[in-house]
Amino acid sequence: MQLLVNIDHVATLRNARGEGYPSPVEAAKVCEEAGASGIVFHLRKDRRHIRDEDVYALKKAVTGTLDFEMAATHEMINMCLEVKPELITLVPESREELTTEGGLNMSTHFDDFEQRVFPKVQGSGIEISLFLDPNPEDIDLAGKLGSDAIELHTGTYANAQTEIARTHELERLKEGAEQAHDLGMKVNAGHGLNLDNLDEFVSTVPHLNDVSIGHALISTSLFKGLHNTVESFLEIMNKYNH
Ligand SMILES: CC(=O)[C@@H](O)[C@H](O)COP(=O)(O)O
Ligand SMILES: NCC(=O)COP(=O)(O)O
Repeated sequence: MQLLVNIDHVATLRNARGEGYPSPVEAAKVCEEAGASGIVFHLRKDRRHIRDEDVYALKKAVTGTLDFEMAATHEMINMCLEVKPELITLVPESREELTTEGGLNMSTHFDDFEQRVFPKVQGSGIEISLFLDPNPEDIDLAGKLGSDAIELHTGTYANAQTEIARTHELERLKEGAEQAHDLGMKVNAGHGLNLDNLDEFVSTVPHLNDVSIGHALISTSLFKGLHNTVESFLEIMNKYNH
């Protein structure tokens, strides 16, 4: 299990004043120095945080896994083929949302992914992951497409307001991880994970590969420093890395 740090919100802070700081690339370097196995960014259609120039700079600077989160538009697919990150994660995206609100509905996307997206990306050396809720039907369709990985959406777990709801969602995530693993896909996970909910998640859900954490990690780093914060998240994850 590895930690990938999402640095979108370093760019959010930079863009708030239009100055050149803080730099997402500098943040990425600190995260990797502190032990993160790679970096995630989401290049949104509206470029609200990460911008095209960040993508090229991150590709040069990041030494571990670079995970390019994107909507599966023609523009993004062409850009990933040019940049060649290790991994792309396809996510649903709407302009109105504050953040990603759920996983892909695979019955809606299956034909387009099978006919347009996968043939373009497979064979390019880039792994494909699909951001999914732990729904058996969606995971099954990801397996049928031959996806390298899925990323389990942990936001419903992270936002659960009652213990019953949280336990229920953890059980679904656990079953989703088993199903994806049995279908031969890697199991990534992320969204809304923080220092309070990470331990329960990683100790319960099996087969975890990349765990991506952004908003809470960057927020915590305002108080603890980025290097120390990455170490705090890794301390939890490494208890379960044998
Ligand atoms: C896919 C996911 O859960 C998040 O990484 C999200 O896509 C990040 O985007 P924002 O940083 O804009 O919230
Ligand atoms: N893929 C999830 C991610 O990159 C980070 O999500 P969050 O921690 O910012 O919610």
